[in-house]
Amino acid sequence: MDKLRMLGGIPLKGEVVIAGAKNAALPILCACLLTDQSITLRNVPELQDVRTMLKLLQEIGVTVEYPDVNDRTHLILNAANIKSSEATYEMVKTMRASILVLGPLLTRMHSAKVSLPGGCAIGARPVDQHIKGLKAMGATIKIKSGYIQAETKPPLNRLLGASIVTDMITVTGTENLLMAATLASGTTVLENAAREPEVSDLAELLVKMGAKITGIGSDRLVIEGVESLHSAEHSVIPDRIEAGTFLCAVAAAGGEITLKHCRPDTLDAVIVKLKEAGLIVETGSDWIKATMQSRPKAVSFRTSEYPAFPTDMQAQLMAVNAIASGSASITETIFENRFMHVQELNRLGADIAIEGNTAIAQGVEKLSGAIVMATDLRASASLVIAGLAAQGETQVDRIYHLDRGYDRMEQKLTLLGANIQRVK
Ligand SMILES: CC(=O)N[C@H]1[C@@H](OP(=O)(O)OP(=O)(O)OC[C@H]2O[C@@H](n3ccc(=O)[nH]c3=O)[C@H](O)[C@@H]2O)O[C@H](CO)[C@@H](O)[C@@H]1O
Ligand SMILES: C=C(OP(=O)(O)O)C(=O)O
Repeated sequence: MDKLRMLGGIPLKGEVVIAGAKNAALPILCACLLTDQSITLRNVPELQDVRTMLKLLQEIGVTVEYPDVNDRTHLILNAANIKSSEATYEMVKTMRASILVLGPLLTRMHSAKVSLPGGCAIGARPVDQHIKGLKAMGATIKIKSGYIQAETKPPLNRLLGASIVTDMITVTGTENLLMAATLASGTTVLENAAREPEVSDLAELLVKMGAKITGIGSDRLVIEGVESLHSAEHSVIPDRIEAGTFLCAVAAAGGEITLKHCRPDTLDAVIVKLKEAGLIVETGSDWIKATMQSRPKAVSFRTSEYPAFPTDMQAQLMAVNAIASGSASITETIFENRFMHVQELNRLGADIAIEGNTAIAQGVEKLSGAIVMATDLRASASLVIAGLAAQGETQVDRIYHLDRGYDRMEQKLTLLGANIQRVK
């Protein structure tokens, strides 16, 4: 199992190019299942989750081509010959986002069988809202032997437009129901829809494919179903979480970095907090320059749905708070168990206590390097940030979690002057 080893205390300096967003790329790859024509994608990040999704789509019968041998971010997908409508447990257990094939397969192929994702390190993460929404659209759904078995009803054998209000805001739930609704008979209204930029990016692609969607970017999506969708080209939006992670890295380790090919407008809540912590931030339409000349100041925050502070940035900003002056309270409102990094940050010398869904971080002057273990994707990123700020050597074990969602993070950090290596 790969590990990352780093020597902390070196300020970061230089430029880094931000990749396409994992959480936009995954639903967008699944959208190719909605048509028998080719979908051309650019800026697809080179990540383990993307490789897993492509493997799943290929098992279903999708062909994947790379028109430029030197560019793995440019793909052409074609789902003209679907041979199976199944996502197996083997696939779903390594990547929960596999659930995103359910809506597209059901609406185009009239049946789908997808393994129920289990709980994961950050929470139970049920998919009841996905199922409830598809049932409201007339699907027959049975849970059998750990699988969701979904079918459309004869004689029409099509999903039917419906008014759906989800009990809570769900990102992949909105995406699944949005994709399902594009080919349904009649109009679907999705209330309480997630407003994350990744949902909007998927919706933009669907519109290019011929879908009729209004309300993009709002919490009320209206989808008028069409008979079929067609080919389209799309470039995946830049990853706001990767960008935010590098901003936290410079806030913790000090220095001056410029992020290229990013979307500052999707990072407002994160930038506000980092400015409060002392980071000097300048932005253009697709770049961010960030300078940190002092020890960070502690900043309290609570996670919530977009446009509020994202749960996927909670662990990284907590690592900044670990070495800040003062104390901060960090409340996690989205996932019930997303504090696994606290124990490991404390092994590096942090002073963080958990009280229910709030962590109280009492900033310490210095962290000291140690061997720590990554427990989930963003927890891994927070340990790397802490390791870059710590004195001495830190080793982060089990970085397969990190590789799910970051494209060669250690290479990008090396370009910024960090002393970091992957150890096989
Ligand atoms: C691939 C992807 O895009 N992953 C993101 C997506 O995950 P994901 O889409 O899985 O997260 P959701 O937005 O669905 O989850 C939000 C909350 O709703 C609950 N819930 C959700 C659906 C459901 O049917 N029932 C239910 O109870 C979840 O357990 C959680 O407590 O949004 C999360 C919240 O921004 C991010 O952390 C993940 O990075
Ligand atoms: C929790 C995350 O991803 P996933 O939903 O794929 O587990 C994440 O990207 O931080």
